[in-house]
Amino acid sequence: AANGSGGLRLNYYSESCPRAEQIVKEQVRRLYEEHGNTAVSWLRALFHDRTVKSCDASLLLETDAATGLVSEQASPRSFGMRNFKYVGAIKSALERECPGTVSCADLLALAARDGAAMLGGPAAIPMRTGRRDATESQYGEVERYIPNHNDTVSAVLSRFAAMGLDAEAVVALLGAHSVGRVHCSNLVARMYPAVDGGIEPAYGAYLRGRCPTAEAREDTRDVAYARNDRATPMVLDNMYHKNLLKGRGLLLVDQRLASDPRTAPFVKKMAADNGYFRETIAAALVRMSENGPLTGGQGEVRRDCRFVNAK
Ligand code: HEM
Ligand SMILES: [Ca+2]
Ligand SMILES: [Ca+2]
Repeated sequence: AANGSGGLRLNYYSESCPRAEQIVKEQVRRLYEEHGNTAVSWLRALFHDRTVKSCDASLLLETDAATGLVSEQASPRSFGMRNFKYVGAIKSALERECPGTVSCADLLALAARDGAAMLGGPAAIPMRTGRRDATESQYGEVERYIPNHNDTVSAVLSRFAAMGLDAEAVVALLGAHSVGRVHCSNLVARMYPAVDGGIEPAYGAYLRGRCPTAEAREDTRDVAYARNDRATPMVLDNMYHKNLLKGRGLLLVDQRLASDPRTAPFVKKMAADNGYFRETIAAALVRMSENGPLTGGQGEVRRDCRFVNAK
């Protein structure tokens, strides 16, 4: 594989922690029942961790004045990310069963898999495990790795190509925008002074209702946001692709997928066939989740996903 997933395998913990995958699933389900959007967060967190250099849980490290580490969560690209505080609940359950055994990087892969299933997306995605955790943050590199919401399709495709993901996979993965929300600060440029001509007029009116002023603070305490998908906001389905065909793409990058000749055929095909969308996103999530893993003696298994282990 272009992204060298050597060292990962199915059920890596079958002997060292046989209940590991079951424990993650139980916790993801429990959290989903308490706060449905935790499942949404695991999907976005998977993207933001895996894309930034390696599938190594670098994203989960918190800023630490003692070591000078600055968290990737502090990057402008992480704007709007939420529910990190619940990672600890999953990790604690794993630590109680098998201390120091299951990496935070695998926790995130499994949580995203189970989150997708909770949201009615593909079920039982075969996630390989055996990743190790980073001991460094890539804070300074996040903007180089994660595309911006108004990037060109070319820029986006080349970012994903670096992980071995082609145009078809990208159109499937952005289908994750079939759940969750976008804050007005990422939208107002498409609505003011005039609504972008690519937006369906009725949808433009809805968006202006959600974001009534041209000014939107880049602050998540700013409660103004729009749902990615008004029809099935908590279901990971092909409504995203159907919406794109109707001019209801939320981010500029979303809408561009529907008109670029490299991506448009896949948008149409996924809009018409939810089964095809599910198969394609399942395979793409596996591939994305295996980007440049640390294995064997590399990195460590963090005991607390927020901090590098004490020496
Ligand atoms: C070109 C690539 C991408 C860009 C530019 C992008 C950008 C964004 C932006 C700007 C937001 C809204 C943040 C906010 O205002 O709160 C968002 C939300 C989200 N993104 Fe992406 N994204 C991309 C790809 C992906 C991928 C590959 C996934 C997962 C497979 C993903 C999953 C999500 C999810 C689930 C949300 C909703 C989060 C929530 O409601 O808490 N995105 N994305
Ligand atoms: Ca990473
Ligand atoms: Ca949906």
